[in-house]
Amino acid sequence: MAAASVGQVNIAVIGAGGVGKCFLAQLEQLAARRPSPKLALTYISTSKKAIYSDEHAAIPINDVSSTLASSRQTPLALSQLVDFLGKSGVNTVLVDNTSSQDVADAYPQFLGRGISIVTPNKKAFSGSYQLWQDIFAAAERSGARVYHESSVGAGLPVISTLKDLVDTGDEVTKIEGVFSGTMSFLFNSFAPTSGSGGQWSAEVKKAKELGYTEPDPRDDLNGLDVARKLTILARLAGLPVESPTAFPVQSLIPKELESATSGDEFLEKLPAFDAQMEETKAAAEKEGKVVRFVGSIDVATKQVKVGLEKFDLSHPIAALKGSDNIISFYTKRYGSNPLIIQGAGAGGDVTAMGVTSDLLKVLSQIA
Ligand SMILES: NC(=O)C1=CN([C@@H]2O[C@H](COP(=O)(O)OP(=O)(O)OC[C@H]3O[C@@H](n4cnc5c(N)ncnc54)[C@H](OP(=O)(O)O)[C@@H]3O)[C@@H](O)[C@H]2O)C=CC1
Ligand SMILES: N[C@@H](CC=O)C(=O)O
Ligand code: NA
Repeated sequence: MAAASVGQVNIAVIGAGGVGKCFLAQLEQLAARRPSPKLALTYISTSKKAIYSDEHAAIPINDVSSTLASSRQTPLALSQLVDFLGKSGVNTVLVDNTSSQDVADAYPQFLGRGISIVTPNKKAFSGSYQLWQDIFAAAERSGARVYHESSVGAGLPVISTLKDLVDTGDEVTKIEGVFSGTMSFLFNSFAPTSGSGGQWSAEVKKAKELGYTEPDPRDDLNGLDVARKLTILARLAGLPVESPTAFPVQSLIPKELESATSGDEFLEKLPAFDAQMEETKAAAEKEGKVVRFVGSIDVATKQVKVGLEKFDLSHPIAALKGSDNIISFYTKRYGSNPLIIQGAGAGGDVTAMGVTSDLLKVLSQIA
């Protein structure tokens, strides 16, 4: 076991893709800006490569994604990683930048060993309600911290705001808005409030290239990504929603492509189905409206739903730009004028910002 190091916090990172790379750049800046506590990257992995040492030696952060790509080490199995990090004798934070359900399922084990977690991964908090309870019970027992701001609205302060409303005794009655950066980008560019807009399938490809989509864009288009976010918010607002499939969710995957075996095959075949989305767009245009992909949680009636709705051109949801999310919290204190949060809801840098700010919160509590 490595000797306990006072004033040091070890950081273990799983996932170095679009968000992970941006997080590593922010971590490098943070470590340079803040001498104390000393931040030591002691483990990093993707699904195939890893860097770590038995001595928990600090890995230089500069250019670490390229070093990782050429590493000959393979990742530790999750149970081994729990053990490896738990034995270091140093306060440790696990940063999960994957969308892996397996990694999410292991959170109770990491937390149980006193390892704090920060993550943009939605899977742990929108999986079974049992997993949700296990995560917070394990953290409560060990004193480890768990933050997941970027799991809803990327870096936008959505989760912290909702927690503040609830913790200060306000009563949240309804949450509604646009919760997907990908869907926002797609509809803002395919069905803009002025001009003709692009081709649906081409916009889907662009959203993937811009780093807005989930690793498999079907997870956005089937509505499940938004359903996961609403599950998280509903639970924080006090509704014990069992899973993201426990309420109505509209999918935009053409029936004929439901059997596509990979995201790449899906993207290749999608142009043949552009006419379906054109019809949806034209139907809204006939009423002088635009179509947008939205979600809502009615806390009083316990109703959660996700899908397409039509909006007047002057509606704030119709007028969104780029990958912007807009999230309205209706509460007893705020009355009929909701508290509104708006801004980029996807993209590597803004998502990593939420992860880095969560890390700062953990550091202020454990170091
Ligand atoms: N992109 C965005 O705008 C936003 C993303 N998020 C969330 O952030 C997370 C990351 O997204 P993003 O960076 O775009 O995804 P990417 O696909 O770009 O990156 C995922 C990374 O995780 C690694 N990985 C996947 N599974 C495992 C595993 N089981 N063990 C170790 N490493 C693994 C991948 O490695 P390999 O390449 O070897 O497979 C890759 O390095 C997701 O949970 C996403 O929902 C949240 C808000 C916004
Ligand atoms: N794919 C998601 C990424 C952020 O959660 C989105 O488009 O919103
Ligand atoms: Na957020």
